[in-house]
Amino acid sequence: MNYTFNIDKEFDLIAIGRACIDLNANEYNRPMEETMTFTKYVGGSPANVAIGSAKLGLKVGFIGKLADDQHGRFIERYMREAGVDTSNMVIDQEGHKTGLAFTEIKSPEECSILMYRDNVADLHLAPSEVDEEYLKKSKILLVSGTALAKSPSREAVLKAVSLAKRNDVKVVFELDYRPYTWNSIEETSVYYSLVAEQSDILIGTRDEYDVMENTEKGTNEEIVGNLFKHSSDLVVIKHGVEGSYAYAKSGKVFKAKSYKTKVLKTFGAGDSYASAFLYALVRGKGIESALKFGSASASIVVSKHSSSEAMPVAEEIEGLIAERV
Ligand SMILES: Nc1ncnc2c1ncn2[C@@H]1O[C@H](COP(=O)(O)OP(=O)(O)OP(=O)(O)O)[C@@H](O)[C@H]1O
Ligand SMILES: O=C(O)C[C@@H](O)[C@H](O)C(=O)CO
Repeated sequence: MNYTFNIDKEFDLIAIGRACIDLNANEYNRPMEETMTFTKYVGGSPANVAIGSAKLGLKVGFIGKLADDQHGRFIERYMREAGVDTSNMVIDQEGHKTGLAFTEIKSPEECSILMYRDNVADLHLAPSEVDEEYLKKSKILLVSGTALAKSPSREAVLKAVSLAKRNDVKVVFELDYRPYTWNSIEETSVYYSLVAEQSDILIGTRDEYDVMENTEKGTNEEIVGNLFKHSSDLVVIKHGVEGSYAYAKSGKVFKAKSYKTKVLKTFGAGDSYASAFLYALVRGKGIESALKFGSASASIVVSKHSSSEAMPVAEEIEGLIAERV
C-alpha cells in the first residue's frame, strides 16, 4: 500500500527541532565514571533524521537555532556537507549554548545518555524564525517531540504545524520523548496530544505512546483508535528488537521484524529507523517496504559507534534486506 505526497514540492522533508552534539564513549562496556575519551558527532534526534534522509538521497532542509560558537559552526558545516539545506538554521544572539549528549555503553543492552540541556539554543527557536515560504516548499514537516518541551521552541513548532496544514505539507510527528526536558508526564501528554491530533503520520515506541496518552499500559489498538479520530492516517509503533507495526486508517496493519546484528549500542535506532522509513515512503516503495527500510537502517546503526555519521546509504539497506529474505 502506497502513501502519497504532493509531488510538486521541491523539498522532500524539512525537520524542525534540535541539532546538537553527541559525545560517544570510546571505551565500551564500562560506566561513564570510568570513561576517559569520547568522539564528537552531530546529534539531536531531528538532526540525525535529517542527515540520514539526506544521505539516502532525499532533498532535506532544517529549521532550528544554533549557538554562536565553535559547536554551532561545527554542526552547521557538518549538516551542510551531509546535504542538508541549512539556510533556515538561525544563529542565537543571546549567548545560549549547544546541547550536549554524553553516551554510556555499559553493555550492548545497557546504554544510556547523559544530557546537558540547560538553556540550550535549540529551545530558543522563536515563532518569528519559522518561515512559511520555506516550509511550504516541502512534502513533509518532521516534528520532534522534544522541541515542544519549552517556550519559545514550543510555539515555533505549533506555528510550523499550522503552516504545514495550511500549505499541504504532511506533518510527521516523531515522538522522541526525553523525560529530562519535561516537568511532568501530564505536561508532555497535553502537548503531544495537541500535535498528534494534527499529524498525518506518527512514529514512536510503545512506551512513548503511553506517555502521550498518560497511561501505563495502553494497547496499540487503543492508541490508533484514538488517533484515527483526528488527522492521522498512518501510525508506526516500534517495539524495539521485537519489530514494528504500521497501522493505516484503511484498517490495514503491517508488521516488520528487526534484523539481528552484532549490537554495539542501542541509541540511534529510532533516528535511523525514521530516516529510512520516510525515505522509502517518499520514494513510493509502499508501507510494508518502508517498515523494512526503517528496520534495516536501525540494525546497521546499532552495530556502529555513532548515530549521525553511521547513517547508511540506500545500497547498504537494500543489501541487508535482500540478504535476509
Ligand atoms: N538490538 C537491536 N537489533 C536490531 N535492530 C534493532 C535493535 N533494537 C532496535 N532495533 C530496530 O530499531 C527500531 C527502533 O528501535 P526502538 O523501538 O528501540 O526505537 P527508539 O527507542 O526510538 O530508539 P532510540 O534508542 O534511538 O531512541 C526497531 O523497530 C528495530 O527494528
Ligand atoms: O537525540 C539526542 O539529542 C541524542 C541523539 O543524538 C543520540 O544519538 C540518540 O539518543 C539517538 O537516539
